[in-house]
Amino acid sequence: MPEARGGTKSSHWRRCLVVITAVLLLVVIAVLVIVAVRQNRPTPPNLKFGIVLDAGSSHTGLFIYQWLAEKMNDTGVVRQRDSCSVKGPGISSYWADVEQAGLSLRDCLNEAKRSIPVEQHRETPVFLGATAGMRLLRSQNSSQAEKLLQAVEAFIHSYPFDFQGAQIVTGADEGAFGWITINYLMGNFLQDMAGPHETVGALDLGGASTQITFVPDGEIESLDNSMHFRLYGKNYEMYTHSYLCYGKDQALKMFLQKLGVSANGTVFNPCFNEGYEKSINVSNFFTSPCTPMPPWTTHQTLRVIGTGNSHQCRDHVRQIFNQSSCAWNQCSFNGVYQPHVWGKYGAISAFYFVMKFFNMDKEKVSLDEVKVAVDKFCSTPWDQAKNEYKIKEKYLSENCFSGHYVLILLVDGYNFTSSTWNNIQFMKKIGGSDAGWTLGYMLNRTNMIPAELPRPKPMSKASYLSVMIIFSLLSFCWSSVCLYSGGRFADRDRRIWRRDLI
Ligand SMILES: O=c1[nH]cnc2c1ncn2[C@@H]1O[C@H](COP(=O)(O)OP(=O)(O)O)[C@@H](O)[C@H]1O
Ligand SMILES: [Ca+2]
Repeated sequence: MPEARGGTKSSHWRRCLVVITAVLLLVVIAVLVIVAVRQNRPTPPNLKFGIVLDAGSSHTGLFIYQWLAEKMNDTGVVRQRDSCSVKGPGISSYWADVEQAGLSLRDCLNEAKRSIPVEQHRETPVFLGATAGMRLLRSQNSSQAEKLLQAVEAFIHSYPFDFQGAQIVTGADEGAFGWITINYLMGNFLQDMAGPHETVGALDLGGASTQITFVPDGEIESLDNSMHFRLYGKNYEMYTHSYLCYGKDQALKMFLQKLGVSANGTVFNPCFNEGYEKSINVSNFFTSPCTPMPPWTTHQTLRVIGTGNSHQCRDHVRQIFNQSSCAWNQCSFNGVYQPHVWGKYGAISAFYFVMKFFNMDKEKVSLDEVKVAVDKFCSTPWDQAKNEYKIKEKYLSENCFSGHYVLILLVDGYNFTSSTWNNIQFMKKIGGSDAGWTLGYMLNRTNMIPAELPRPKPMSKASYLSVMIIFSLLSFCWSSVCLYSGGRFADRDRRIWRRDLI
């Protein structure tokens, strides 16, 4: 009988132990859940901002970027927060009245002030990069270009931001930073990608220059066209070239210059729709170094009349590309070295605008389909085209030329073919951020792309604590189970031993 009482007592205590352990377990789990919820409560993010002004030849755009301070060196964390299109022409057009160049930026800078929290203004870097319009102005009149940049700088300095100065970006940098932007936004620098060949090339068509940048599949023969980058622990040998004067606005002028003019000052233009007419003032029109005054300037005003003939248009556009000599193994045009194009490409800026107009910016559209669409538009009478498309008259009137120009530049110039055409993706944005050189430029100026992969961060305090508690808890449970089963075995053994004794 006493033994039976002892057995009841010990099983009672065992039950008590199990209940206490269960309660303790519940309490610890509840504490853990509370800690986890508190730790993960959204705290105000430590957002940083940066502004880049893209002072292009035709217009200026302002881009605001944002990122989390603690993640600044990680891949793919900088995103576009906002953008603003400056009213009026590009800053180089204000060469005769430089103060106006700065003032033209006022509305967009004010918008940037509203978009970024006031307490962040002082530490927000602002960069202004000017491209081909300013390169051309500098080549014509360097002191005027300098004055213009100084006036723009003085104006931006009146804002509460951390202004880093206005610079004329080189053609090579414009190409390289466009390439960095596209690959950064596409996440191509991530470590798990197969290798440097997984990057996409960048094709940028501006108003005054155009850039081609890619990682070729062999050696780069010309040092002038080669750029080396080490990004996130990988080396990239890039080919890049910027063709000054081959942006679509300057190319149109070079093309017009090559057309013949009749005795009464009429120019028949096969790249304008039939029925379209416009007058041009010769001394205002042929002002850039790309188009020195043509020999037939006995006329002050020219009457340009569209004839909408694709065949003739193509022939004339081809004349601005010199294919006659190449001192390298392979060239694009004008004797410029270019390795053969391969892999995928992102075509941005005016490449996109032009293809979008023809509705040819979709994937899997063939080169022939694009040619058909361009020809069809060119043969549309001007009045009909105006009724059909409600876009800016300047763009509409130039689109027959622009369509042919894009085709000839990519096919005859860069040597894309029917089979490589589909490797080009015409794009404006990647995941909400504009695809242009500005983001790559800011990442570079703020050292936000490290040469080596950032080392994995140590565990946060909260995670460390949670892991410690979970492991202690598991050990505790494990030992309890062991003790409990140990006790049961010992009881059983004692019972067997006693029975044996009896
Ligand atoms: O909506 C559009 N439709 C067609 N072309 C456009 C549109 N917006 C901008 N563009 C063209 O894109 C080009 C942009 O060139 P940008 O001003 O960047 O010159 P840059 O890069 O040579 O300095 C210009 O030729 C401009 O006319
Ligand atoms: Ca541009």
